[in-house]
Amino acid sequence: MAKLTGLVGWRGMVGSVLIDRMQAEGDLEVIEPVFFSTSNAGGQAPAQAKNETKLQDAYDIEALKKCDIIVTAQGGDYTKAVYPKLRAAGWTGHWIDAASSLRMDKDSVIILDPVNMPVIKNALANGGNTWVGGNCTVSCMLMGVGALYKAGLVEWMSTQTYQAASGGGAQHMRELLTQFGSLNAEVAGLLQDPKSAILEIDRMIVAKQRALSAEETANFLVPLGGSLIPWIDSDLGNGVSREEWKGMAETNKILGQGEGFGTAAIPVDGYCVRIGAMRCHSQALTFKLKKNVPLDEIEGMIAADNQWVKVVPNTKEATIRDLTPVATTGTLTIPVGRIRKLAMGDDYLGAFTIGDQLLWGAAEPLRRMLRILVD
Ligand SMILES: NC(=O)C1=CN([C@@H]2O[C@H](COP(=O)(O)OP(=O)(O)OC[C@H]3O[C@@H](n4cnc5c(N)ncnc54)[C@H](OP(=O)(O)O)[C@@H]3O)[C@@H](O)[C@H]2O)C=CC1
Ligand SMILES: N[C@@H](CC(=O)OP(=O)(O)O)C(=O)O
Repeated sequence: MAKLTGLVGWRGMVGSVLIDRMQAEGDLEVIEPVFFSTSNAGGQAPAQAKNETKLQDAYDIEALKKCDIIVTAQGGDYTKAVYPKLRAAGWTGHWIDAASSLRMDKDSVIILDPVNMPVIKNALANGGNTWVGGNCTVSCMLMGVGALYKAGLVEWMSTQTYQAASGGGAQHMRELLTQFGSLNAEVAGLLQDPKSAILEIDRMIVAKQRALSAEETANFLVPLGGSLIPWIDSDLGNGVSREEWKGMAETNKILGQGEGFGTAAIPVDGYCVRIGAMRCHSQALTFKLKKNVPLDEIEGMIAADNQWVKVVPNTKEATIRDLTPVATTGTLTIPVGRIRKLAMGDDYLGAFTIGDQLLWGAAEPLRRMLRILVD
């Protein structure tokens, strides 16, 4: 019998991408979906609903308890409010979650099956039932260069990220575009005149950026259009942002190593930076390899790792065509390019990778975990 699967957060940005992917892959055909809402219980369920035509209350523990599986992209506050109550009420079903709140719990597994299927299978065999999608930057990075970790080649890795507005949520994307619009409007007349002075345009732009209203910077707190913000997520108080901390903590947990696994963690560190892209996170990676491996072997390993990774030749033409957020958005392709040995030595490797943070970074690992459970 098809598993009764509760869907929470399906109308949000991540949830909408998730439902689109589930439809595209026929996932809704192999489950019995029940749609929940935190704000509109009793309202009309979406067209994808089968037998249930009304939305269920996402805070109703009894209703949730009936589900074999719950998939949530509702957010961390919802998880914190509901998950403990549901488990305390004796529910032993499978909880699949996009939010970060449960990620580092000892009983949860960070799911990214093309990278860590053995970890998932091992947890399943041991009764695991809490499955959490990884941080978008970490998931996209491992989809691209997981091969190097699987081969045990990485001594350490440093990341410099270029993260899209969508990581903050839908309002952040709107705010970025509003800022771009305000900036363009400020100098539209001068832009139309090819003889206008660029330094005058530049002066007017920076004056406008500094004068953006509180409304126009309500989400990012400062201008992002035409600028960048080298801090993402909260301040851990030790000079590290929470987004940067996730890099090492989650990479190791996904791979089933480090704290909790009785093995040494691989050091991963760097800077996470918000830039004015829409929904693709990019990152420049520096690896210290454990040994000198020829570049063609490295490229071959990366290319062979999974069906979504695509090695982009390290030429200007291929890079500017295929290794950009614009080229990658809306696809499951994870381009990895700029692969080269660095000046520091033969065992220092550089690479640049990009991923759609709403697909591999959020929705896709969730629906794939659902299929692992129901197929
Ligand atoms: N954004 C991202 O990049 C990532 C987000 N995540 C996780 O996913 C969670 C959800 O993120 P995201 O999808 O961006 O959040 P959204 O704000 O888009 O959606 C969250 C919920 O808000 C409610 N909502 C209220 N007003 C609206 C509206 N106008 N349109 C749509 N939904 C509305 C919906 O709940 P209801 O239908 O019950 O009212 C919806 O499920 C995050 O909190 C995070 O934990 C994980 C990885 C990446
Ligand atoms: N923090 C990420 C998005 C996100 O939701 O991450 P996490 O799932 O780790 O909270 C970003 O802002 O780009």
